[in-house]
Amino acid sequence: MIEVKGLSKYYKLVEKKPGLSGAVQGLFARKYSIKKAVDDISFVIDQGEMVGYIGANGAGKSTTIKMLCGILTPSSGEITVSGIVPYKERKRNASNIGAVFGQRTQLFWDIAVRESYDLLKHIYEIPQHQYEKTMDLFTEVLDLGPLLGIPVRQLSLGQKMRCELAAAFLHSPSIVYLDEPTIGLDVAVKVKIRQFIKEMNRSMNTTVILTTHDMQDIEEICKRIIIIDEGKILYDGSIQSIKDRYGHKRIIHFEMEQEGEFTLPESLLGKAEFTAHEAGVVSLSFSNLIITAAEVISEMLRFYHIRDLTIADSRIESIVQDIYERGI
Ligand SMILES: Nc1ncnc2c1ncn2[C@@H]1O[C@H](COP(=O)(O)OP(=O)(O)OP(=O)(O)O)[C@@H](O)[C@H]1O
Repeated sequence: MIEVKGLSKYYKLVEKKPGLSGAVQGLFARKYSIKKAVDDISFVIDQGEMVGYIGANGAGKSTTIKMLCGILTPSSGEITVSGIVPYKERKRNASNIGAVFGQRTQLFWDIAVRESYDLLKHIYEIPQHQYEKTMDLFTEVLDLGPLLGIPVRQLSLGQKMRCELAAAFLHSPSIVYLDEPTIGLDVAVKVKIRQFIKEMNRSMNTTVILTTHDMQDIEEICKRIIIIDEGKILYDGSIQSIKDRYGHKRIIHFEMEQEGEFTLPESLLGKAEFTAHEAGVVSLSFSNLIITAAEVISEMLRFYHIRDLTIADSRIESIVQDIYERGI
């Protein structure tokens, strides 16, 4: 179980003035500003839950995960992971957790994958019979057989990520942190990786915390999401209830024949909202409980020349995008 209470992490930043005189001045009178990367957050995650921890770039996701792993010490607040305070007992915490951090590798670059796993077996003191059983399972589910004799540096991105995942789960940790585990991968590998994560959760009751910008990963793996924005929690609850709450929202992107200033047709005032205007594309959002997509389109066609349009549906992707942009 993970318990986080009133957790904050502030970074102290040195303010640099431009130019040489600014640099010299900075040597004598340093000015600091405080960045609240994580700002008073609280949540509890039970054993076996699979939670999507999501937010726009710079929202504070990695900072939270680093505190959960014990890499960073909080500025204030409390964390316990399986009863351990991570930053106080980093080593004991590490034996309980597994992690995949995007592009970074925990495998040894120049030696064959199998040998990396052997080393991890010794580091985590995994009993031989358990190691063999786990390796058999992983080799089958992640199709690792052809990769085991190859050094990591010779693997493609998708092959490397499959090997990384196996390494993260190898010592049967009770919690696994996954940061962008499917970034840049083709659909077939993504499917394999999602299946593997679900299988590990089902068979070992592993808690999974997933940070990703890929909403399909979230939809397929997690039942619960925590949305963080500027260090604060915007939403913590089930994906289904956020869909029920916001599922009636629609966004239509209109590609305008002519670029230029846009004013919302009077007939749409109070029914649709003008949310974005970029490079000749106007985006309107509305609730289909108030007005239908057909009515919005026909009103727009009365006043503007439209070249093309796309309707974003109410999948979690567009709901979350809307929440990132406009809050909850
Ligand atoms: N070591 C650091 N020193 C100063 N500021 C930092 C440091 N690490 C992160 N920050 C700042 O803290 C904020 C949160 O960063 P964090 O890396 O946690 O965001 P994130 O949600 O993981 O973003 P992304 O999706 O881009 O990975 C950002 O504004 C970032 O610039």
